[in-house]
Amino acid sequence: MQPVVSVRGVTKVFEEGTQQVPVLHGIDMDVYPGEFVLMMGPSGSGKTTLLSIMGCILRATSGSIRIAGTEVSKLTEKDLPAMRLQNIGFIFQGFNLFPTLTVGENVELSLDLKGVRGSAAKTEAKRLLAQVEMEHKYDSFPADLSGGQKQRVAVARALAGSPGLILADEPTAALDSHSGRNVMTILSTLAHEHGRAVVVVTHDHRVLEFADRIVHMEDGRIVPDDSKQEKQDSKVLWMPLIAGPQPSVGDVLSQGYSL
Ligand SMILES: Nc1ncnc2c1ncn2[C@@H]1O[C@H](COP(=O)(O)OP(=O)(O)OP(=O)(O)O)[C@@H](O)[C@H]1O
Repeated sequence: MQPVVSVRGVTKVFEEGTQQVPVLHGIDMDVYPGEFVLMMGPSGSGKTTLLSIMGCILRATSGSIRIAGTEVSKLTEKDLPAMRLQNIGFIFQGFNLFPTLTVGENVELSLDLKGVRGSAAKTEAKRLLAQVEMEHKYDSFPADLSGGQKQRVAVARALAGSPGLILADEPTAALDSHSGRNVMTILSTLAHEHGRAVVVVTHDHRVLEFADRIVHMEDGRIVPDDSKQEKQDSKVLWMPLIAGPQPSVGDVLSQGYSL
């Protein structure tokens, strides 16, 4: 199977006046259709920079990025917006909805950018909003929605045009625990039931369980992932709290728990 996004030897150096600031040091990463990947790591480790490069918002200094088989580094500036529109949906921490447009119009605007207009756009916007259980808010304005509802609209908008790659930067940071889980459930469904490749940058340890894979970054490099162990450890920690007879070691291992 071909990855939706394939990153090889990617570096990024920012220029700050006469200073050169190296931020990414040779990143290799593939994300496949149907995969839900969390990108974690300390502040300043380069997560947003890498996400922006995968999303064709920023150019890498060197290395290769292929999206749906096309080498992005060889595209001209003029070709990048079309690459983004056809292949990538973005979700941001601050929702980025237009406050003067209704929920329906926010989604229709994204569809318009992808060439879907008029009654077809209205029908499709309703379908996308139904996917996140927000069709009943079609005529509402963003100011009348809760944070979780706004983020669900942002997810619907990111789905306009059926992009194969969904990128989200801290999508649960502004949400309470319940709304955050709701949004993560929607994003994991998009990966697991609709075959999208979903990459989420997060500091939110409440959402670890949703990940198929955790990419851990430190100082501009991908480092071995000990969060998987963290996930396993959290299962072991709550196991003795389960009422009833204790399971055998075989039962425990067959359920994927570590000892
Ligand atoms: N445009 C820029 N010019 C110069 N340096 C930058 C620029 N953008 C980011 N950086 C630097 O690159 C490093 C990585 O930033 P980045 O935002 O990718 O990290 P992050 O892991 O996403 O952090 P956080 O979790 O705080 O969002 C930081 O040291 C940041 O200051």
